[in-house]
Amino acid sequence: FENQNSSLGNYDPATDQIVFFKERYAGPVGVTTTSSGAPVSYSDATVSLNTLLMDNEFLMERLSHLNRERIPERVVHAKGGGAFGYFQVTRDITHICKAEMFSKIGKKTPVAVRFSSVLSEKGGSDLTRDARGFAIKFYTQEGNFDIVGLNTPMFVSKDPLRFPNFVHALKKNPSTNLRDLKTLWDFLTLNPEGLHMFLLVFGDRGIPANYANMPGFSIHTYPVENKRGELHFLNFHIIPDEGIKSLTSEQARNISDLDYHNRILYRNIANGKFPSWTIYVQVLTMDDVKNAPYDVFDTTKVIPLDKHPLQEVGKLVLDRNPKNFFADVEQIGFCPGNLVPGIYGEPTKLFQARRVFYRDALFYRLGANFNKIGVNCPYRTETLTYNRDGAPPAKDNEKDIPNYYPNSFNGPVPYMNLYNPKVMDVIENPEPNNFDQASELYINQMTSGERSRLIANIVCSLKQSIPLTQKRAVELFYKIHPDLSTRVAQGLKANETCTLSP
Ligand code: HEM
Repeated sequence: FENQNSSLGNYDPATDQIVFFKERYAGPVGVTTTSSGAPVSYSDATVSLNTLLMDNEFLMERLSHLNRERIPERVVHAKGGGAFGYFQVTRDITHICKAEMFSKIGKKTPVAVRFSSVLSEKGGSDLTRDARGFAIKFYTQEGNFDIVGLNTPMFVSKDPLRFPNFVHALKKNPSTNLRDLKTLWDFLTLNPEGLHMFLLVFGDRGIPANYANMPGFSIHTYPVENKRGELHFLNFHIIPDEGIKSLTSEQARNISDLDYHNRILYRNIANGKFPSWTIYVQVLTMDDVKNAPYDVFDTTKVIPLDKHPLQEVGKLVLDRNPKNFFADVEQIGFCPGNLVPGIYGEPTKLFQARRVFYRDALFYRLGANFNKIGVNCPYRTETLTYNRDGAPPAKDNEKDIPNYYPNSFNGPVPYMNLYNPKVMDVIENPEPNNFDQASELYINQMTSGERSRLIANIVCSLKQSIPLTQKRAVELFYKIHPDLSTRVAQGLKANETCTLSP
């Protein structure tokens, strides 16, 4: 928005993008063409009875293309926004991880970030009470590395089979097409390991003030390797430099803008107010993993910060808006399986399922060549695959390079890797309903004000459930803390009306 200081100085870049566009050019940007490049001449052929519509290439193409504008929205995280920027290393961790993006203090790696709510449909509100996605694509010189995380440090389950049930229970009721709090509370009370995460969702974390005030967490703990082949484990925390801030349910209800978060993100970046985060890691050794009295890979839990304090690695800055939302944000495809040399996948069933099913989702949503779409291209490295053909864009389709392996004709060869992943012997916690961390969160990490808001939000939502699940919820809350249980039970009995957040 070079014209900020022009006569349009007081306009808002988010609302007036098109006016700014006009200011940049003295006249039309060029002659309209068909998509095959032929110039289009002005003609009233569309209204004249004396001209065959079929002869009007431009009109026929426009109408047919309009019919094909939509692609499937993401099955979850459909509503979101994104921006571009960079990650810059501020602390040396080469003794822990050899990945090229960490190779030197000061090194910058371009990134794309997409923020999203989990349950809203594509046209839904930014302000729903929900967890938020915080997905980062690092375009490293050794390929793309994706952290596909959330704004809560834990997930609802560690069992991949729970995921489709979670999505069905929390998204719209298939009969009424309405959000159904009866199914939400049924799911949550039948899968109590998810209550830890939902204390945050019903607490202040459930409606961020804006994306710049929202933290991100990898949740998964990645095995990483240094140049000597030694393994460590990293859990990523992405903490906003402007602090974590939230909206209360009441504040959110008073905002009518469905695109509130996305508008602020776009406006701030356009005005040069770039959101930034500090990226930290919790570092564990193999001994830490083996000797921990808990399962460090349990995604419904957090790794205690007092045992494994945060260590800074770098800054994340978003300084560029997408030029075209569909091209740059709707088409971006994240996959936890996008890993780079030195960073490996978490050895859990949940991570393995995510590796497979995000790629599957991208094949479905964007087609076989989704990694050749501009925003997904690992453009800082040469890609030499043995894949060929398929739904466009095939780009140069790997030109004339041999298309099978092994071959005797100088086709690409794998590189030698020191890391030899073995199946890890991880002790899984046989007791899934472990409420210790939820209790710790409720008692020690929430202020009394936040506890009161949490209870009010739970009561308001749980009131719309059935007595069976209300009873189950009150009993489970007792295991987290008697105070939580008693106050929720009192709230359910009281005859006060309340309005849910959007
Ligand atoms: C078995 C467990 C899970 C499955 C099968 C699953 C599946 C999916 C699918 C199919 C999508 C849509 C992908 C697309 O169309 O591009 C998605 C999006 C997403 N998921 Fe998951 N998910 C799981 C667990 C998780 C966990 C544990 C996290 C956080 C650590 C997470 C964070 C996200 C985020 C941030 C997005 C949005 C990505 C974007 O902005 O495009 N999911 N998930």
